[in-house]
Amino acid sequence: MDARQLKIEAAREALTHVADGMKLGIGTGSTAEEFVRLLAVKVGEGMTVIGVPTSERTARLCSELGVPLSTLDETPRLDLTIDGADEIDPALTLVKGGGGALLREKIVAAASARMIVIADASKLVDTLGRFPLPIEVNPFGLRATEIAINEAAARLGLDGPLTLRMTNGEPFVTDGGHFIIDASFGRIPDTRALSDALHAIPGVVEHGLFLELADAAIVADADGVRTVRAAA
Ligand SMILES: O=C(CO)[C@H](O)[C@H](O)COP(=O)(O)O
Repeated sequence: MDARQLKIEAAREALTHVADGMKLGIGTGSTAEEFVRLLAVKVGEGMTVIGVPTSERTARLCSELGVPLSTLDETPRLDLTIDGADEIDPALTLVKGGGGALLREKIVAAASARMIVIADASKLVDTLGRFPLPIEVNPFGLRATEIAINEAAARLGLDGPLTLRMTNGEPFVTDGGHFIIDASFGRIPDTRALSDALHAIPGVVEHGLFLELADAAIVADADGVRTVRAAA
């Protein structure tokens, strides 16, 4: 099974958790897009759902495929969010933001009664940090914010290059008008401490550590699809 097929299988299993009438948060990225394609088929067959997209990119795909959309202002409480992830640890703490949508993804997940993550098994790790941690920052005072991030990380014994995410020779700009710094800290043993430290920096808008938001992860590999719940 190729990588795309694994994403489709995880998305197909996630669809079994979607009931008629649900208000759904809809994630961003290649795996979430497979979910949108399968959801659109169900909608075409008569399923009634309303989706709140986590990015302009997802909103465009939903619109093209006929998935009815709302905004979080119109629909502030959601039943379920389905989204991808860049890394998933045994506690279901996530690294997200590889697609640059982490702020809206976190707001939508926090507004949802449940969050299910869909991924291929390569996203499972024992300790987060192999994937650089995306940190969404205000463009104002970028250098000062970088220094503050380095200092906060050093206090936690973390070190590693910070890279401003670029696209076509320009800084990548998120849907919220912010920049992304990808922080290659390596292993992050204390995700709560890093989360708190980053939140204390004024120029940091949000970061890609998702703590206590995911209820389950649906993970696909060559042997099939399994549902992972947080280790006690
Ligand atoms: O966090 C995300 C976007 O901000 C994505 O969910 C994450 O990057 C996973 O993407 P993919 O399914 O393409 O591997």
